[in-house]
Parts: sequence; C-alpha cells; structure tokens
Amino acid sequence: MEKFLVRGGKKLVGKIKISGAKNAAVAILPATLIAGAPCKIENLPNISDVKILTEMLQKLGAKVTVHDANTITVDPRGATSYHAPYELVKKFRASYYLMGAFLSRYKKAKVALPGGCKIGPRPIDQHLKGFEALGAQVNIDSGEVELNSSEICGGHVYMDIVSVGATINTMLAAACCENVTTIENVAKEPEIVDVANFLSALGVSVRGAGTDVIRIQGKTKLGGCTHSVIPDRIEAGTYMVAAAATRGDVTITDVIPKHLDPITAKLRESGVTVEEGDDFIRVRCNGNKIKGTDIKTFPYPGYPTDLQQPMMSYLTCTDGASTVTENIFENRFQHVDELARMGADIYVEGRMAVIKGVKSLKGAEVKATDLRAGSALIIAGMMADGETKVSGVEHIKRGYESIDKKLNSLGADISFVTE
Ligand SMILES: CC(=O)N[C@H]1[C@@H](OP(=O)(O)OP(=O)(O)OC[C@H]2O[C@@H](n3ccc(=O)[nH]c3=O)[C@H](O)[C@@H]2O)O[C@H](CO)[C@@H](O)[C@@H]1O
Ligand SMILES: C=C(OP(=O)(O)O)C(=O)O
Repeated sequence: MEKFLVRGGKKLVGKIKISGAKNAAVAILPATLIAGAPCKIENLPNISDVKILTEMLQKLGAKVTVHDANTITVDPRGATSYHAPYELVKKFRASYYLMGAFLSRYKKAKVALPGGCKIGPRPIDQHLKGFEALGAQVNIDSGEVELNSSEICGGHVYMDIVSVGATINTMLAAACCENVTTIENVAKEPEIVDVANFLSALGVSVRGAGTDVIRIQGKTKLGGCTHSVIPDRIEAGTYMVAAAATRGDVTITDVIPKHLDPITAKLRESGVTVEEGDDFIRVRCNGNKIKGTDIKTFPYPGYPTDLQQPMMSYLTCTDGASTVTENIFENRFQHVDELARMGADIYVEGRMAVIKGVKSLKGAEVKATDLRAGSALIIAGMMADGETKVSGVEHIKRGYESIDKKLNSLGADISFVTE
C-alpha cells in the first residue's frame, strides 16, 4: 500500500508555485470534444484526474499530443464515440461533463453515472434538468444516462440548486445550439468563468459567467483555440492553510488573490498575517497570537467546501474554540475521526463540528477517505509531533500535483513509502 510518511514539527518557509485548477481542467478537457479544430490546453495540473481524462479522450477517438507535463493538444475531429461506460468513468466525478459534451456534438450520449470522492450523496438531477430544458430526452438504464435529441435547440432553465457541475454541463450542451439558452440561479465559481472563456475562444457567445445568469448563443460549427487553465484556488488555499498551520512564512505564487478572499479573510480573523500582490499571496504568522474562528461553507464567493477539511486541521491547534459548518456536502467529516486519533478535540453534531484547540497533535497512522481529507491529514501530520502515515494516496493524487515535493521544497519532511 502507498502512503505518505510525514515527519512533523517543521515550519514551512519559502515560495511555492500553484498549478492549474483541477476543477477547470476536468471540464475543459471534455469540452474540447465539441471543438471543430485542435485545442492546445496549457497550465494543466499534472494530476491523476487529468491523466485519466486524457486517456479517455484518446479512447473516444480524439488525437492527443503531449507537449510537456502541463500542456497537451487535443484534436477532436477523429472522435466518434458517444458512449462512456462505467469502466471509463468510475474513477472520477467529473466524467459527467462527457454528457454535455457528447450531447452538444452528437445530439446523443450514453454515459455511466459518475464515481468520485465519497463525500455524501451527489445527485445529478440538475444536470438532467438542464439537458431536458434544451430539448433532450433523458433515460436512465442500468446505471447509464442516455440522452437523445433530434434537435437540441436551446432553452431556458432555472436551477433549483446552485451547482457547479450542472451549470457547466448545461453550458457545454448549449454550446452548439442555434437558439439562445438562458441558465438562471447558476454557480459563480471562477472555474465556470474559465470554461466560459474556453467556449468563447471556440466561437460560442457566452455572457454572464460569474453572475447568477448565463446566456449562451451557440454555434453549430466551432473552431479550435489555445487556452491556459486558471490557477487552482483550492491548491493555493491548501498551502495557505498549511503555512499558517506550521506557523511558517510562505509566498504562494501564480495565483489570482481575489479567488482566495474567503480563505484570506478567515486566516486574518484568526490572527495570521496575509499580504496580497498582483499574483501572489504571502502567509506568515510572525509570532502572532493565533486563535480559532468559525467557518461555514457556501458556494463561491463563500468559503469553499473543498477547503473545509484542510482548515479544520489548522483549527485543531488554535487558541480557544472554533466551529466548522458544512453546508454543501452531507458527509464531509470523515477526516474528523482520523484527526481525533492524532489528539484533536472535535465534536460533531449534524453538519457542525466544534473544535477545541489543543496544544499539539501526535503522529499516527491515518487514512484519507477522499481528496481533501488527504490534504487535511498531511497538514495535521506536519503540525504533529513524530511520524504520521497517511494512506489513501490515490485520492490525494487526484487533485494535488506533487504535493510531497512542493511541501518538501518549503522545508517539510514527507516521503512516499510503499508498505
Ligand atoms: C469537478 C468539480 O468541479 N468538483 C467540484 C464541484 O463538484 P459538483 O459539481 O459535484 O458539486 P455541485 O456544485 O454540483 O454540488 C453542490 C450541491 O448540490 C447538490 N446537487 C448537485 C447537482 C445536482 O444535480 N443535484 C444536487 O442536488 C450536491 O449534492 C451538493 O450538495 O463543486 C463542488 C462544490 O463547490 C466542489 O466541492 C467540487 O470540488
Ligand atoms: C470534491 C472534490 O472533487 P470531485 O468533485 O472531483 O470529487 C474536490 O476537489 O474536493
């Protein structure tokens, strides 16, 4: 079994460069299927979700040229398959974007229901509502979603729930519709704006991405483009929290500081000094008195659920009590028992965790059950006395490019072991 062995007690100090955003990359890669010419995608994170997706595009008939670890060109013109069976999609959640991409390109799709992080029930009813509003018939049979549309021509949809995935999927499906599509009550995450920019570069007219309402005037014939993926605000936020958790001094570069406002605000509230530049953020503790704070997860621009778990590790050793309320996913507290095994004092009641700050954590054998539980446990390991072994490495590799090497470059002591 693969594990990260973390020897704790080291302050993180130095500079670290942020990779491209997983949640934008995993939408843009399937979206290349609707292009009419090659698409060069730059600043892709070198993570397993991207690797799997790249292989998937090849299996579907697209030609992929790898330029370097973070840049590929996808030529979708030879792709013919609109079927993505469970074997292909089970490994990660964002395979659902193949539904929108296939529907746009082929007017039909057959895609198995997705896998991904087990953080509670993750229905896709809003995705299907979007497709239906554009004119598709939806049928679910033997775990596969079948979409058909003699004419998918655009429409109007008001989403019941603010959903990142449903917003992007409806945008993809609308990209080749001749009529205007209006999607209301949409998610406003920066990754949605990045996908909108990618579609615009192909020739689709997309207005309103980043607000509550998106209007799309599709085109039946699209071009190709060169697109650079935006920085990963969740990776950046993880390293901001790690810097604070080890009472270090870290400058995080190649970021869009505005995207990190909710994390910056919470770290400042808790006593950490955070400075922002045009494309960097410096997080340092300066010997400041560090106290607990309260976190409530919300859709962007609220505090992101994907940084709830790493933040909880930090809060285990701050002065006084903190609360963490998880409003997005029902079962995103699986890291709590593992933190408790390291000496954290956490009490969970429904969607809220109450954390009483302790003096220190102790290293232990712990298991990451999902991606962000993984980074949370690595942070806890760096805070702890002694050694922590984190299993569930496959989850962590889904979303963090070289997390061990990046943290070691800041002075951490993390090795990759196979037992
Ligand atoms: C690949 C990707 O981008 N993943 C992100 C995306 O996931 P994902 O797109 O799956 O998350 P959503 O924004 O869709 O989910 C938000 C909430 O809506 C619910 N819901 C969603 C769709 C639907 O059809 N019906 C429904 O009830 C979900 O169960 C959840 O409670 O946004 C989440 C919320 O910021 C992040 O944690 C994930 O990292
Ligand atoms: C939940 C996450 O990812 P996914 O939606 O890909 O499972 C995440 O990035 O924290």
